[in-house]
Amino acid sequence: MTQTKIAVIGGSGLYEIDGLTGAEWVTVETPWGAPSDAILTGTLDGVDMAFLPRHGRGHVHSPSTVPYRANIDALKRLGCTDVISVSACGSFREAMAPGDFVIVDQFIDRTFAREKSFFGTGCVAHVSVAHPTCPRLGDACETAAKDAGIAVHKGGTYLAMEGPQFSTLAESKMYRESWGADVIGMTNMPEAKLAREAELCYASVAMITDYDSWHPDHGEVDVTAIIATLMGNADKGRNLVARLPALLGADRAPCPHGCDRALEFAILTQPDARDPALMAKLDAVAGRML
Ligand SMILES: CSC[C@H]1O[C@H](OP(=O)(O)O)[C@H](O)[C@@H]1O
Ligand SMILES: Nc1ncnc2[nH]cnc12
Repeated sequence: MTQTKIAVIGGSGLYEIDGLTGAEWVTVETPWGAPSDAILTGTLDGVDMAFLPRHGRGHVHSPSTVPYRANIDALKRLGCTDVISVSACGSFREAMAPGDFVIVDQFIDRTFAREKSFFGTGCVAHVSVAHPTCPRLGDACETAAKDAGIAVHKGGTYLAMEGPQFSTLAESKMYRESWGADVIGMTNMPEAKLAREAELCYASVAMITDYDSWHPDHGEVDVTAIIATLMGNADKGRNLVARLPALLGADRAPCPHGCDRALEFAILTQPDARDPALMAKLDAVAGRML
C-alpha cells in the first residue's frame, strides 16, 4: 500500500479549489522548466491533494504553450499518484449537452506544436497508450459526478486539436461524422501521454460548454457563450473533486490496470548507452526504473 495523493489539473474556468486543510501554494521547480503556476496543496477528508491551474491563475498560458512536461513532472515530484484533468470541451453529440460531464476514455491526438515525451536521444522509451486513461480513476470520477447530481456520460473520445482558433465547420463535421469523436478540446494531449510515461493514473472529465460548430440549431462556437456555461460547470467540477478523496481513500493499492508500472518494459536504451544529462532530468518521472 502507498499513500494516495490526488492531483487535479483545472482547465479553463477552474483556477482554484476550496476546502483544503493546510492549504498552501507551493512553487515547484523542474528540469523541464516552470509549471503553469504554483501548486495548491493540502488535505481533504484526510487525503493529500494537489491542485494545478493548467493555464495559470489569470489564464496566462495558451493551449500550445502550457508547459505540459513541467506540469506532470511537478505533480510526480510532489508525490502525486493520481491525476484528474477537468477540462472545458465542445460536444459532437446531441445527447452530450452543455452542462453535462463526460468521463473521457479515448483520445485522437491532432496536436502538432508541443513536446510530447520526457524521453528521447540518450534514453528511448515506448509506453502503451492503447488505453490512455485509468478505469479505476474514471469510475471514481463517474461516481463522484453522479453523487453530485451532475448529468454524466461514461466513456467518450476526446479530439485534441492544436488551437487556439476553434475548428472550421468542415473539421467539426469530419471529427464527428467520420472520426467518431465525442468531445473536442485543446489540452488533454500530450498531457495524458506524459502522465502515462510518469506512471501516473490519469482520468479526464470533460465539462461540456458548447456544440462546437456542427449543430444546425446552435450555429458556430463562440467564446462568450462558452464562458457563460463555464462558470456553472466550474462549480460542478469543484463539487465533483470534493467527493474524490472519500471515494479513493488514503491507502492506495497498486493500479489494477498497471498505470503505475507503465515504464517496466518500456525503456530500450541500454544502461551503458544512456545520456547522463537526460537521465538526471528523468529523476522524478522515471526514478523508480533508473
Ligand atoms: C475556453 S474555450 C477554449 C479553451 O478551453 C479549454 O481549455 P481546458 O482544456 O484547459 O479546459 C480548451 O482546451 C481551450 O484551451
Ligand atoms: N468547441 C471547442 N473546441 C475546442 N476546445 C473547446 N473548449 C471548449 N469548447 C471547445
